Amino acid sequence: MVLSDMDASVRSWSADPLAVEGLGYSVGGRELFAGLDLRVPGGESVAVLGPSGCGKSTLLSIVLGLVRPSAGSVLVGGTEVVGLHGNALARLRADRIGMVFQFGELLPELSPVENVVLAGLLARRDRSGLEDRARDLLGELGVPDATTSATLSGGERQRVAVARALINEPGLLLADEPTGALDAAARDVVAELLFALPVRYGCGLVVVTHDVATAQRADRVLRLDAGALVATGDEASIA
Ligand SMILES: Nc1ncnc2c1ncn2[C@@H]1O[C@H](COP(=O)(O)OP(=O)(O)OP(=O)(O)O)[C@@H](O)[C@H]1O
Repeated sequence: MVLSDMDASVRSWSADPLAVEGLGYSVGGRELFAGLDLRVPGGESVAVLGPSGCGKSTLLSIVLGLVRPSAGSVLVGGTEVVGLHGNALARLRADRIGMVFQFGELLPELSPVENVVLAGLLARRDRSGLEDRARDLLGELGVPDATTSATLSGGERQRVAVARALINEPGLLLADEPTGALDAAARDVVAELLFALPVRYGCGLVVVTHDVATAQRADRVLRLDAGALVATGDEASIA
């Protein structure tokens, strides 16, 4: 390896999972983001709170490269997402970002293992060892073996969704209302597991949610307010 290549690989390895700077975006004549900044180092979790319609999901869509902002920069693991298209964008998403949605969004006719393996295959991971890795992850996350995913409880489905998000060893995990469809007991189990991931796997985690109890498990709780993210210090101010 020549020295310049080595420098580049060290730089890319050491970059933060997420660095958003000066984000601007308006939709339907409404300014959702006005100079929004967000930096998430590896091993750290951030919760983004805010009322319905304030732009939480849109923020994640911009990080995923699905929505293009009018201003600002979005670096995922040191790579600029804004302006990335086609295969390059798909590859960055598959390799570096894991996503957990509100309802798990599994293919119900597939088993938990198959759902997780599929995410690895779509990212063109080496097939050998993929199934073992999926089984290991599901075991670590406490998901029971099942022939299809349709028989799993809501909490179990979300744990499969977490395993699927982790199979490609992403630097950045994004979760959109991951506990929104769960009852209180399942919510606590999933939230505890989710917020333990940055320490366990060294990734950065961004969770957007309405739920203050879930948000409070994060290392940092931010509120989306007037187009920017502001720190929320204590329980009284975020309730
Ligand atoms: N493609 C679009 N066209 C028009 N308006 C849009 C579009 N996408 C989002 N919006 C609007 O942008 C605003 C932010 O939506 P977003 O889904 O990001 O909010 P949210 O904070 O995630 O809300 P919730 O908590 O209810 O999911 C909403 O007012 C929504 O109607």
